[in-house]
Amino acid sequence: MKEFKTIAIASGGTGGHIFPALATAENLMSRGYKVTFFTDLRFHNYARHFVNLTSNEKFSLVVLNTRQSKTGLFAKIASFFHTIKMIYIAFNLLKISKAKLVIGFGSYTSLPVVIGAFFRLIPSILHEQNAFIGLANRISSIFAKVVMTTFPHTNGFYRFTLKKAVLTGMPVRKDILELYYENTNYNINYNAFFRTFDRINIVILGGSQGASIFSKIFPESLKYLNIEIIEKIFVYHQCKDLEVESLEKKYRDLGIKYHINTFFPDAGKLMTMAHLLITRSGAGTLCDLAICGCPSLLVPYKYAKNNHQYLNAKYFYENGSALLLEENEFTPEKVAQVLTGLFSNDQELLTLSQSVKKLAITSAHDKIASIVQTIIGNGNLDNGNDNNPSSIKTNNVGIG
Ligand SMILES: CC(=O)N[C@H]1[C@@H](OP(=O)(O)OP(=O)(O)OC[C@H]2O[C@@H](n3ccc(=O)[nH]c3=O)[C@H](O)[C@@H]2O)O[C@H](CO)[C@@H](O)[C@@H]1O
Repeated sequence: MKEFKTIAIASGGTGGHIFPALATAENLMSRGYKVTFFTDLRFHNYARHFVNLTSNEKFSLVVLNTRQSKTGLFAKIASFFHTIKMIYIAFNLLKISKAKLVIGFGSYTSLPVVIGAFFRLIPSILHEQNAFIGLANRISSIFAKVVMTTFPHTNGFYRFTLKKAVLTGMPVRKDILELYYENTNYNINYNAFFRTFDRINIVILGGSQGASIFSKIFPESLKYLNIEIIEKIFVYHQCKDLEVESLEKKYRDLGIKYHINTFFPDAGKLMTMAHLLITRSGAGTLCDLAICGCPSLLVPYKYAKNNHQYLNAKYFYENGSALLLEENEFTPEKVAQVLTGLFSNDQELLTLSQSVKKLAITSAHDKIASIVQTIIGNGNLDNGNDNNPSSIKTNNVGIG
């Protein structure tokens, strides 16, 4: 009987890590690999996304009891010893799973698995979602063979790990990738869609957790809009659990048609039919919207580590592919001004849509699979070889 090779995927339990890691797991399984998926207890928030996988015999789940380091000397010392313990546990579990390769997606859960793999002499590769490498991936990059990046310019690398960077793009979910090909095949008439506003679909997404700033400011901004625009607006608003009731009331009082959810499972469909998406600039959301050709107003989360959300958004903004407002500029008056401008202009949304589609990388799964195959098949990845996937170099990677 054919023995499938096992890949261990290690991902933190937040949406930003889980979604690309799961998409990669599904893709590698469709190519004949087995996957052992290491994550942490936070994965429970995304349990429904695991349902199809857990019944698949090629998939096994390992939940590590990893913890984020807290501030304070004693907490840091305790956290250091806890990480050592997690490395030891990962070291043993990697043996049981017979993993041939580890793919780390970042966070304090990915790090012990990558280090455990290093001691077990199992090669590892990383995927960095943001335009500034996260701390766990930064440290892991010392042990990894390749760091796959989402953005052509990723800041914060150690100088000596820079040569490991390879641009693959983001492994997005299958249902969103399928929309890309459907939209291309059906040749949707974007020209008419973005120029005739019988109905205006505005989608608001706050990343995997929702964002309070949108629930507070956006309804206020509607008060400044002209009635002709107001009557056409339909809002799809993702918000936090606790905000649902008050948000419903705000839209009802304003006479706005709305659909509110704490998580829209079909975000790709919403992005395809949105005239405008107002969103945080988490890497996952940005890559999804690029694939869907969705015009967007980006509001980076200002407390994101190393301001990575701003750097993510800046790449889109500087390519003329999105509008950008920082949190202090995101006022009701300013938002109303932006909306009025967009919906009175018959060209800008179309231009944004066409331009953002050019940033979409749809080949991430192929590139990742090719790197995996090269490492498992040939043992070692040689950066200088033209036939080697690592020759898909990032054209411009910054150093922190
Ligand atoms: C606050 C914070 O630090 N967030 C980080 C977290 O993002 P976070 O987990 O918030 O968000 P991302 O934007 O990366 O991913 C969210 C994913 O959920 C999907 N979605 C969202 C809402 C919804 O209703 N339905 C739905 O399907 C989006 O399409 C996307 O695929 O990890 C990302 C990747 O490391 C980082 O870039 C973000 O900065």
